[in-house]
Amino acid sequence: MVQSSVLGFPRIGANRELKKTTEAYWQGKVSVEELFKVGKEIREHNWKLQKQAGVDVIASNDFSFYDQVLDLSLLFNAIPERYAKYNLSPIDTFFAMGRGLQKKATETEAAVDVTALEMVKWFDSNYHYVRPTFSHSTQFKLNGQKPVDEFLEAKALGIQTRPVLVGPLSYLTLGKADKDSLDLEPLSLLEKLLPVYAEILKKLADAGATSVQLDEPVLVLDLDEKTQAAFKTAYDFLASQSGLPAITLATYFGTVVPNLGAIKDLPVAGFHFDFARNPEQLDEVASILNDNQTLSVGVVDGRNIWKNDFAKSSAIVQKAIEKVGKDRVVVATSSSLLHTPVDLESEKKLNPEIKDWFSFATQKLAEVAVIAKNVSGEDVSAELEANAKSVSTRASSNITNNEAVQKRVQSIDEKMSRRLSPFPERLAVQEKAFKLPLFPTTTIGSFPQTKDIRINRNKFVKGTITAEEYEKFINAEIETVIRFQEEIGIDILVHGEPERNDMVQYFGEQIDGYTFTTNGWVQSYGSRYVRPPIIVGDLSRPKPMSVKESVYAQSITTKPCKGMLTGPVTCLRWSFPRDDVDQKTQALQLALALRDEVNDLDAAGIKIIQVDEPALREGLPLRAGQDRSDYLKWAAESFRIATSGVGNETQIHSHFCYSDLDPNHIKALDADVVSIEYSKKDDPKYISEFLDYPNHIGLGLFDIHSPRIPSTEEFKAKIEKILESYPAEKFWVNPDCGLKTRGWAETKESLTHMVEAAKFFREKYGAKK
Ligand SMILES: CN1c2c(nc(N)[nH]c2=O)NC[C@@H]1CNc1ccc(C(=O)N[C@@H](CCC(=O)N[C@@H](CCC(=O)N[C@@H](CCC(=O)O)C(=O)O)C(=O)O)C(=O)O)cc1
Ligand SMILES: N[C@@H](CCS)C(=O)O
Ligand SMILES: [Zn+2]
Repeated sequence: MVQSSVLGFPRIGANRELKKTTEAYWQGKVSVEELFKVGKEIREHNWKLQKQAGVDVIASNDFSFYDQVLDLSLLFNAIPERYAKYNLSPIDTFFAMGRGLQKKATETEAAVDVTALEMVKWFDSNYHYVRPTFSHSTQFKLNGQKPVDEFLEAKALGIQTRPVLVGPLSYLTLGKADKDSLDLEPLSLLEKLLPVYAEILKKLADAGATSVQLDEPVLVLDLDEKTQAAFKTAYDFLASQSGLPAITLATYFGTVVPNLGAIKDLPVAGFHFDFARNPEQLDEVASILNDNQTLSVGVVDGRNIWKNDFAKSSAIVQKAIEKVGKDRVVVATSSSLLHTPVDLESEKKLNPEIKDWFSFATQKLAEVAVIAKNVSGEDVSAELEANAKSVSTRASSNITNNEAVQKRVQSIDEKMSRRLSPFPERLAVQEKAFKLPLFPTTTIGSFPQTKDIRINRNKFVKGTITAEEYEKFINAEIETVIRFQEEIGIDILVHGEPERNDMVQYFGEQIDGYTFTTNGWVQSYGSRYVRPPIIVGDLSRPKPMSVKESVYAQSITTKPCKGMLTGPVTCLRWSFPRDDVDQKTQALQLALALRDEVNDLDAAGIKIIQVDEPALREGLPLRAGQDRSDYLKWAAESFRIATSGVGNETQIHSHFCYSDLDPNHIKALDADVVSIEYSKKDDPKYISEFLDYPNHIGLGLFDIHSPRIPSTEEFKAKIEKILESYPAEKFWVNPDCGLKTRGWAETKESLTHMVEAAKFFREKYGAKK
């Protein structure tokens, strides 16, 4: 019988129990015991669900209170001294590393003030991990035994699990050197790290684990020779240790073929590959397996919400069976299901025709089980028949087609993606129009999404308040935000985005061709989740989406007010895209919809318009090559189509966060001003990469993911440091990203300090001018 396997299950709980309890714990409203109890309940629920669905190989240690990579940093004691010195409990140290901590001294406890570690995109997904941060003084040792505890918890329920850990090469490669050890190469720590891996694996074996899953997703990236060679060092070392569980080395999110040399002859029990994304790699990966190694065939997509095509997947698995034999093949999800919503059954409002096309994490469990049964020769004809019907109904549905949209995309010409004049000419016109001071201050758009805002939106959605009442409420919120910005002296104001549940979902809900869920939450980072809208058909904008709120904001202030939109690439990347139409076409459709919106804002007198593209980098194909250059072309083209319908006097801004940006990618957008996340980029080399960026840049000066408040002096020191290499004339002052996750108290203080610092330099440099 061919086995079925799931690489990881969403840990947020069916009703976001994890978020609610974690945030309550941070607010001091629930005890650590209650927090741990909820974690345990979620894990138990998930394991039982998988068991009931007939999954044979079930993961443990896929749970985390914040992030699975941060779990490893705590487990391996990769805890920078600035956190360790406070002697907090392990869970509080963990949260301090994830989100920073600022606490006043009490009679019994000293004050704490520490920023969070850097948070970055997990490959090309909208999940963010906390970057391991190493220094010369990092001393790896086991700090607790979370994977063992969770394995034993499942065992006590009678469920034998396969613990999952990020593997040593991915853990180090995804990390970075701390600011005090910039000459340190993370990979140089491998030899010190491996014994600690061996120790935790041995403990797992002693607890009864017969196999473990070590995730090495870096194998789908371009790896240098040194890193490739390090795989052999690492896995030879683990194989040389006696009494460890059998290792399945798992890769996902791409093809491993260019790195086959790194994994050929590795002494592991088996490999897992992502065949949902790269079925063509089968021949080559199968050829490197020895006669005993298992092949875990990832055919159920862990990154999308589309129902699996059983016939197609079974054919891939059959081919794998032909190559290595039934006994050595496992049917699996392509990656962890962390990136999919928990359960389609909780969606009560979806159009039934469309709902039939979807499969969320819970449904995907059954999918792997059915495919495994099918290729084992069991009778699953009823399931196959129902599946074939859903697949063909979707393929022939006319919900997905809009001829007018398709024609409009075909008629796009080169002129549509070019601004009227080059940047220097635009700048001259804009300088005259806006008369901005040096170091102009602005924010990225959103202000605190308070409980009150969410409750009122919820009431509006449920119909317990009218549209007029809701509009009145939103206008009052906008007015509060405008008055506050005027009071502290911000130069370019924003309306605060109070009307938006999320920067993508909000627009998705107003664009034809999308559908949305009511409970389809997916973890984005820590306790923050998103409900990605789903693209089901051709996309078009029936009417203006953001003009009313921007115009209202501008009508109550004499200062310039920026209009805020989410760009085409980000709308695409942070939605679940169609898989029957290429991504470029979907991006161009979105670009045209947004072009209409930009033009409408412009016509309504909004002369500064920000089109956010934080997902631009995330969409970059993971390996260099033709796909990557094609992507960069159509991504930039989409942005420029959206923003080039306006005159020179309209200032186009864009914003990027939480990824390692390449200035060349941003250059191609030709935005007048860009704001980039910068506060946690400790390496001075990063700024030098932007030195020849021709247009203006706002470097994010504070981390909006942390409640910590930087002082005016801290802002000044940061600006001073940047000015050592960066020209004052191009320098805008702003936070790293939007302030929606922050409370008002810290927002007020942080922004006040930021503006004070900008004014200080304005005076200093103004005097020199
Ligand atoms: C900028 N980022 C974003 C990313 N992706 C996005 N899609 N959006 C982003 O903004 N990726 C990169 C970064 C970092 N990521 C995030 C992700 C998520 C948040 C965030 O604040 N999430 C909120 C949920 C936002 C939302 O959809 N809110 C809805 C529903 C609110 C709700 O829970 N309502 C309650 C009822 C009201 C109540 O009683 O409170 C309910 O339904 O039970 C809304 O506002 O209407 C989160 O809380 O996780 C930030 C950055
Ligand atoms: N305008 C958005 C961008 C977030 S990436 C915000 O301010 O939240
Ligand atoms: Zn941002």
